[in-house]
Amino acid sequence: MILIRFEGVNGSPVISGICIRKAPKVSVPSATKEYLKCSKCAAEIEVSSAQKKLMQAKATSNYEKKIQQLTLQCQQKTNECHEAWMSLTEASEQLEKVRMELDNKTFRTRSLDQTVEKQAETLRNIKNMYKHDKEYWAVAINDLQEKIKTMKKEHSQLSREAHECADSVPELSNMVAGVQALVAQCEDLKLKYSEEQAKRKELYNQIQETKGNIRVFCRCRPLSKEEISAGCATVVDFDSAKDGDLGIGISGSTKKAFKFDRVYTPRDHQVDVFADAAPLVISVLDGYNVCIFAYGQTGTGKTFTMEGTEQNRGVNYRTLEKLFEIAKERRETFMYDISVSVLEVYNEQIRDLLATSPTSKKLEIKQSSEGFHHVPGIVEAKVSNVREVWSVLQAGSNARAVGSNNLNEHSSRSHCMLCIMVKTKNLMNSECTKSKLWLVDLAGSERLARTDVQGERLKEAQNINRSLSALGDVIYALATKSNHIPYRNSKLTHLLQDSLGGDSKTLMFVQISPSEKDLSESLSSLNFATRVRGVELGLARKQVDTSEMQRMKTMLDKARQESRSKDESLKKLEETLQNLEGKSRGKDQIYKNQQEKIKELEGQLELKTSIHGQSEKHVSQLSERLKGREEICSSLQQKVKELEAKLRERQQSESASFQQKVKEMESKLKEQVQDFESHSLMLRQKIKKLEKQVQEQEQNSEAALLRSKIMEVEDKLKQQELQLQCKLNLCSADVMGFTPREGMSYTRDEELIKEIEPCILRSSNSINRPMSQGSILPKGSSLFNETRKKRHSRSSETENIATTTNMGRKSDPPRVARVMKTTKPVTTATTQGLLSHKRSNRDQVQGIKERDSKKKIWSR
Ligand SMILES: Nc1ncnc2c1ncn2[C@@H]1O[C@H](COP(=O)(O)OP(=O)(O)OP(=O)(O)O)[C@@H](O)[C@H]1O
Repeated sequence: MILIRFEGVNGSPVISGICIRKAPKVSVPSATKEYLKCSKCAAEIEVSSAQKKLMQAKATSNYEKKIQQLTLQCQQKTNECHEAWMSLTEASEQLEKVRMELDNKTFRTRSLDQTVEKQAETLRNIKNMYKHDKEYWAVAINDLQEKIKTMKKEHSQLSREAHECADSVPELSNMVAGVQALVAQCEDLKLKYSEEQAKRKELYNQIQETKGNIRVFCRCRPLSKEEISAGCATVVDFDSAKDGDLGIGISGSTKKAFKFDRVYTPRDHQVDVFADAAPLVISVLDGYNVCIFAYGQTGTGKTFTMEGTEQNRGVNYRTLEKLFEIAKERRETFMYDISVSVLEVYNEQIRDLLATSPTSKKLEIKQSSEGFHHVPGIVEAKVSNVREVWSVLQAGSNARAVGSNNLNEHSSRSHCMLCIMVKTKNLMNSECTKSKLWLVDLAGSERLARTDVQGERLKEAQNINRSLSALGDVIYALATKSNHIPYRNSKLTHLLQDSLGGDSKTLMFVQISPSEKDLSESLSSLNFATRVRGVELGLARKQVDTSEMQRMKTMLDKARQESRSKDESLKKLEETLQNLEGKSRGKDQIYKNQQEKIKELEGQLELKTSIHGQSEKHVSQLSERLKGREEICSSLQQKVKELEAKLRERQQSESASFQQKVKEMESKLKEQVQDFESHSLMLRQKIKKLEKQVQEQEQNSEAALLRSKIMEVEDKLKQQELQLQCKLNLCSADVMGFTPREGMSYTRDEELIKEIEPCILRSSNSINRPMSQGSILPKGSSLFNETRKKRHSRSSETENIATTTNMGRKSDPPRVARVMKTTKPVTTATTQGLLSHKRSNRDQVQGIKERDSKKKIWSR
């Protein structure tokens, strides 16, 4: 191939034609003598042409040997550089692998970190949810526990109430049944009792009635000491006193007989007197109005009989004592309410002896709506025992004494009236009665006969006479069964209206004196008493308290209503009990359900707790794994750092060693270059000399041959210089950049080619120059032409290889060595050219392999 370059031509040159001519044969000059200058002494030495040729051959061979040595050294250096570069490439590959692994591990670590982070986030969310659920369930469990507690309490309370109700129901029913039976029995007994009582009362009343509702007991006091001392005789005959017969000796042997219900001799005791009066007292407790009064002459013992003394209690005290005694006996069947009032009637005026403070208000007798007569405003002292009775009586007696200096005189001029009000309630049949017992100590009856008194005494006497007359009139009216009973003629009879006559029982003590000087008075009293005794009172009527009856009726109605309401409430209670039992059953069911719910919740809680534990374990495992991964990562990072440090150190060391080697090589090459330069200088000088000789001996063929050889040597030298320069550049480039780069290599190749091409051209020019410019070289020299042809062919081959290399090396790493190998001059022998050609082929194959392998590495 012929490479034609158009340098410095503008536009598009057109090749019109190339003329290639065969060089004319150069005629070999005849052997001539030549002079060589000694290098040491600069002496010119005459040498023959043969010797000179021999010397030139020897020098050429020496140069060739040196060139070969240098070529070998260069090759060795190139190999070393190649090996170093290969080791560097391997290190880079290892580093790349390590980096890749590191990247992979980093990527895995990051992915693991992300996974762990996600799992941790998920676990945190689960943990938060679990916490929230736990708190919610804890609150719910607490609420449920509180509810359960309250429900348990309610349940226990309801159970207790239910049990109580259930227990009480049979007891209550039993009690009700028992009470009903008892009530029936009681009713029966009551009926029987009331019947018996009625019979007893009837019989008692019959007995009383047989005795008379108004009875008169005659009591004669003993002769007083004064009368005994005065020698007064006794006119009273007590022979038949036991039979109620009393004889009064009027004169001589004439006696007037009186008949009374009882006659008491002076020897009879208070007890005996009261024993006969007691049945009437008992009648008060049975609900009858009773009036016991003492009538008689002053000083005959009325007060003694009614009040008595502390040693000999009278009827009043004994009556109350008896009343309390009987009330005590009857307390299981009767309830008594006893109150006492003490009045005094003086001059037709009522005086309250129990009043604590004197009052100017006049006490009047009123009749209530029920028909009872009472004195509004008087003190009704409630007494519950005998001691209180005595104190009350004593208070009355004391109050009575206040109005008079002489007690006896005063007592004889006023009526002392003790009213005992008895309220009775029959506990068996709830029958209530209200009765009164009047115990009256009348004023002295002798005043009736005395009309000679004046003034106050007269008034007293008139009042006493009026009241006693009124009493007689009332009794008379009762005896004659008059339609009108003049009770209101005196305060005495008006007060005694309820207890005197008619429906009441009356007992009259007629007190007489045994003394003959009081005979008339005694007869008067006895006559009065006889008239009283003659009164035939009607049947005594039980004083039933109608208001009490009404009250009892209302109470009965109330009791019935209460009974009905109680029955209703009992039914309601039963219904409530049933409802409570139902509620209790419902609450039991709710309690059971809630217990089941609690169990379920506890199970869920346990499950959640186990899940939480598992999740915590998982979290701990993951955290441990994370820690392990982090440790691995940190260790890997540490390793990476170490590797990087090692790599840096290695790179530094390698770069240092490379730099050192390069420096060494540079220095060696510089030395070699210097040597070469010196040699080349010498050779150039020699060449100049030879050229001179050649010019001188242009006709000499040997000289032409030598000239061609010199040219070849010159080319070799230039090529070697060029190679060395390229090596230096490459080494410096490799040292500067450890990682070969495509563009750089390409640029370097181009630069190399640019550097090589001028050399070639220069060499070719240098060769052609004599031809074109009419060189001094013989035009017909065949050897020179062959050599030039070979050189041209090789240079064009080199150029072609370089072009092909450039064409197919866009992605190849630099192949300086190969380029250098291809640019190696092959000028000497044909064998050498063949060897170099083979080697260049082998290098090409190796370069392709390396290029492929490096391409793989760099692509990866
Ligand atoms: N049965 C009797 N036994 C013993 N002494 C009697 C008896 N009756 C009366 N006496 C005595 O006679 C005296 C007068 O009695 P008493 O004062 O009771 O009479 P009186 O009728 O009440 O008089 P007056 O009308 O003035 O009150 C008293 O000292 C009393 O002790």
